[in-house]
Amino acid sequence: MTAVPHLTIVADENIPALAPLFQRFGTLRTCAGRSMRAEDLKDADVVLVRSVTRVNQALLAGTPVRFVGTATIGTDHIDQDWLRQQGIGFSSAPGCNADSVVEYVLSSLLQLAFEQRFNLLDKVVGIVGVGNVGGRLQQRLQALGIRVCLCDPPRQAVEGGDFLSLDQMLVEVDILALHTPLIQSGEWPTYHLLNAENLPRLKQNAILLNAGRGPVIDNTALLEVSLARPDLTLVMDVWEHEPAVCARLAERCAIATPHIAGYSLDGKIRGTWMLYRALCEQLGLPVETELKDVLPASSVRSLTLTDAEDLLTPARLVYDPYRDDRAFRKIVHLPEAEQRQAFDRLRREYPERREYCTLQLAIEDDTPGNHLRAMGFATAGVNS
Ligand SMILES: NC(=O)C1=CN([C@@H]2O[C@H](COP(=O)(O)OP(=O)(O)OC[C@H]3O[C@@H](n4cnc5c(N)ncnc54)[C@H](O)[C@@H]3O)[C@@H](O)[C@H]2O)C=CC1
Ligand SMILES: O=C(O)C(=O)[C@H](O)COP(=O)(O)O
Repeated sequence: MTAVPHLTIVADENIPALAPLFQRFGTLRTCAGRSMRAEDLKDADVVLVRSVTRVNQALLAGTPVRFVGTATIGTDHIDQDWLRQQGIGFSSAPGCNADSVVEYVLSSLLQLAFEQRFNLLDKVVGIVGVGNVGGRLQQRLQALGIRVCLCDPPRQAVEGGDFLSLDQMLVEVDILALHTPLIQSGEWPTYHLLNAENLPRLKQNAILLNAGRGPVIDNTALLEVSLARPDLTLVMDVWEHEPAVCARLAERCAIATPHIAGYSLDGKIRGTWMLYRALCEQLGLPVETELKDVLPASSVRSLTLTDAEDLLTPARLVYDPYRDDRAFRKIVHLPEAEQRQAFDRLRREYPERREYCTLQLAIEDDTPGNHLRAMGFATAGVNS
């Protein structure tokens, strides 16, 4: 049997379930992720971060770090090329909070449909970036009977198929949801994918939703265009200069939140557990703790629903985007230094939120066309 080495692990204090998963490896120390410095890592073998720590030569050169994990889907804060050159092990947590983001999008769209009195079945939703998040969103929307168009040039290049270009999407879809990574260069960069040139081409009365990364939209251009186009509805979870936020842009949004689309407890703990699994693999150790061992039971254990419409009410139990929107609006007009701190505080002290898929859902109406069944909500259990 391989012996467990004694490692020093330094982790962002906002990563949940650290102790039950990582204490077995040795010494565990936490610090604030946004201000993590090389001095914090001078004796560290392993560093565990979330999206607010830039991991690069400046942070790691001269430290003994041999493994870096980010408990997030996005990896734009990590210089993976440099890690590779140095032979430093790396893992992210692909898909860990994808369901949480999908539920953010669905709850937001259901709320807007209710308020603006439109029927989602009459709308075409365009998804830009059809990976873990975009793909699961596609499945859920189609299960509800909503028409979906897809834009993903990297996938299209490999698979061919029925994808649209971004230019086609802009003129054809009523709701545009962005779910791409932030990519600065290469064949398909996403930095300022939506900008002063193409934003004005959004369809009349379009809804634009960004729960990917802030800089995928030029926020200055978005403010200008949205002031000139009051018909546009904006749902923004991510911001170009986080943790600083343009207050005027936030004011223009129907729903504005502090980068919490992926903040279900399930998604966060799944991310930590995926890093534990990756470290075990790197060390040649067995995975002794399963996700279910560290994921607390939800206080809401079961819901009885008849059809997808019912999700609007339980969504307030399970996830109501306006709860986060209200808290966020209280901080966006603070002076910048205070606003930055308040943005991080909202995220650090984020209340517990659970995913639908961890709930025992009782479906009352078992007619074959029941949308909830089609959306996969009939099956309970934690997916890992
Ligand atoms: N707001 C939040 O709380 C969260 C935000 N995110 C963000 O969402 C992003 C997407 O997450 P996943 O779907 O899990 O990632 P993924 O890697 O599974 O999928 C990304 C998809 O985007 C596509 N893509 C790349 N460049 C593109 C381009 N120029 N145009 C259109 N599509 C392009 C890729 O081919 C891929 O299919 C993450 O990278 C992260 O930045 C992820 C989780 C939570
Ligand atoms: O997983 C991702 O990618 C995300 O965007 C995370 O939900 C961001 O959360 P933090 O890492 O900033 O806590």
